[in-house]
Amino acid sequence: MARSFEDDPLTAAIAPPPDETTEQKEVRERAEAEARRVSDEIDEQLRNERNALRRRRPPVKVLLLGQSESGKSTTLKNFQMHYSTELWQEERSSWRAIVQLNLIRSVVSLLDLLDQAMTTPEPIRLPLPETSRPQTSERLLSSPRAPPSAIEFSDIHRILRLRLAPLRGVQQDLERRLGAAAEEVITAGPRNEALPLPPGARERPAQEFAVRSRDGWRSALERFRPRNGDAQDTARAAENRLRKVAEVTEVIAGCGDDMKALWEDPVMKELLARKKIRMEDEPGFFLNDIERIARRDYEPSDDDIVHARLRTLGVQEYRFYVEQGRSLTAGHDWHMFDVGGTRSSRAHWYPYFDDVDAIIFLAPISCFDERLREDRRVNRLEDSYMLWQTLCSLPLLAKTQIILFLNKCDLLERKLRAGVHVRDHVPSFGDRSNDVETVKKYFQTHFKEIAKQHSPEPRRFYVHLTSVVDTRATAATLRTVEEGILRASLRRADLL
Ligand SMILES: Nc1nc2c(ncn2[C@@H]2O[C@H](COP(=O)(O)OP(=O)(O)OP(=O)(O)O)[C@@H](O)[C@H]2O)c(=O)[nH]1
Ligand SMILES: [Mg+2]
Repeated sequence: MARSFEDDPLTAAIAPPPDETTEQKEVRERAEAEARRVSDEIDEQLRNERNALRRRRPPVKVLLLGQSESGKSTTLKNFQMHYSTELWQEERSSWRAIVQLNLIRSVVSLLDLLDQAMTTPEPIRLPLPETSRPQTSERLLSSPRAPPSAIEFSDIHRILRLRLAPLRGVQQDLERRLGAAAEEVITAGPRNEALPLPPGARERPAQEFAVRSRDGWRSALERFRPRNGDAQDTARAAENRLRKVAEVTEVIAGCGDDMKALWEDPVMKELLARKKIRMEDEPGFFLNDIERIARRDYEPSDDDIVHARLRTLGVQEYRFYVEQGRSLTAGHDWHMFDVGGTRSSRAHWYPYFDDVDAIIFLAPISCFDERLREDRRVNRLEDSYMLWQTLCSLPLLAKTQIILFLNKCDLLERKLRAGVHVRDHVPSFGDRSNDVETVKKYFQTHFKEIAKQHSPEPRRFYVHLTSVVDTRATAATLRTVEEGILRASLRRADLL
């Protein structure tokens, strides 16, 4: 049965008496106004006390380190999702262009593969027998000995190549607008140096470098954000931007069915299998979501944003204030620094080492059979080991808390299930069982040993096995990490 408003006991209790006189009403309203004033004064006092406390407390500074594609920015996105909800929502639509670019890139690389296979009888990569596999899991065999059956292409493939060709132009257009952050192929750093030290790099960053801190995906996103009310953004520029966004969306929507047909085509799958290419393991993989993303009204979900790939340039600073929450972390300013992880960008990390409370170091452990994009000679796991060793051994970081995230555990699990053997790529793994728990434990022990052997003084080993694209699990990890960092930071500042 519906209840009337008057039935509510609280409303009834504070309602003025029905027979209230004009004088009584005036008295009551004066009392209410006074109560409101006192309440506002208390709120103001609390705000001031909180601000004074904030000013007294130094910010907690955290540096995110690790090789390129290790998941640093994705970890930062997890922080942003929890503590800057407003900004997160504001940036949501800007991520649409990044997801579209990620998807188009994957489709174009499928097209490249198809073009190549249809136009040149290329040598085909075949897997070697398990026992004779060298460091890389594949070896070039020439055509005559190659596949037992030649791949047959049909008119469908010719039509798909023609119909999907406009995507190349859209890719170029999006990349041009996103700038350098959209590029993935970059110059290699010095050989055998996981963390090169440039001359004079121990100084605080120069002014122009501070300016670069707005580069990277944050500023790339800016170029796709509608800026209502921005005086500098002329009506024509805004219109132009909207038209461009609509054009890209239109082309993608028009190609939706063909993109899906290409990705699901059995011949395409066979080509990928023969080349031993697993698109699913690539960063920014959205091929299984074509139907959803190719819609004209597509809006990126939280999941899409954490899966989207846009590399970081320079060092990007991100600040947030933990307003509420558990008692220890609440009321603190956090400054997080996200860096570019390619070898050539690592020299820029040094200036941040002397003034940081903690480092979160990300090592993607699914990458044991992969090579660095910027230097194909270097195994990615080896690179992470070297980087970890260098950081642990730096006297400047002897007292800094370093938290290790052994990341991409989901991809590790998928890779092992797909039949990739660790021992083929990491000889020291030996005859251990190839199951995910054994592999994780093995890598974890190796990192722990390195820390133990190379730290100038004993340091506690903090490790988390993570898949930072899993935002729910990551939220729990980050809570533990935050508390640990804060305790150490307060202890250092003698505030605990
Ligand atoms: N499946 C899976 N993907 C991940 C995980 N962590 C990161 N990624 C993806 O890997 C790609 C690279 O992650 P980023 O966070 O951009 O890597 P980064 O360390 O910031 O790379 P740089 O900016 O180049 O230094 C993105 O597409 C992420 O969605 C993970 O744990 N599992
Ligand atoms: Mg990044």
